Amino acid sequence: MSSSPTKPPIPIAADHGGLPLKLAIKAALEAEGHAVQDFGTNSAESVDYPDFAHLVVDAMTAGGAPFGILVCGTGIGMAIAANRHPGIRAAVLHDTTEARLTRAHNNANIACFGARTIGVETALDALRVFLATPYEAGRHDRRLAKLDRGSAKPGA
Ligand SMILES: O=C(CO)[C@H](O)[C@H](O)[C@H](O)COP(=O)(O)O
Repeated sequence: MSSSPTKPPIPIAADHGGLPLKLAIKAALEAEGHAVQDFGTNSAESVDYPDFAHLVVDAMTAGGAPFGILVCGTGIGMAIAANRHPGIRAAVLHDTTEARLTRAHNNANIACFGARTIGVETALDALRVFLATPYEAGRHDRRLAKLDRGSAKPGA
């Protein structure tokens, strides 16, 4: 993994449940040449994951970072919160296959991890694939265009 110094830093955040994995991810990314912008939390004190999901989305919007990273106990709460924002496609990753397919097919732009559900090495492998895999476009464009039609029902 390497990135140009001109690229915007990758915003990352966690709640208290995700803190250990967030610190491991941040250290690995920096060691591999990425700039990382850490939006907390940085203590074991209990906090609320939506606050941190919104910080990362806001940083992506303001700073133009194409990707963000969120970590909580399961990754699920972070993904739910981030996906409330238009244009955000946050995916909980458990392995490299999910990482590759959610980039290629969903053009996912936030990788979410559960510190209580995945090991550090597995998370890092998935993250490397996530950051390196391009979106395939083509037929997937049509499907992504339908994501924000909140009132549409399948078959309607
Ligand atoms: O958002 C979550 C669930 O989808 C995360 O797992 C949180 O980290 C978790 O809910 C925090 O739980 P805690 O008992 O307050 O530590």
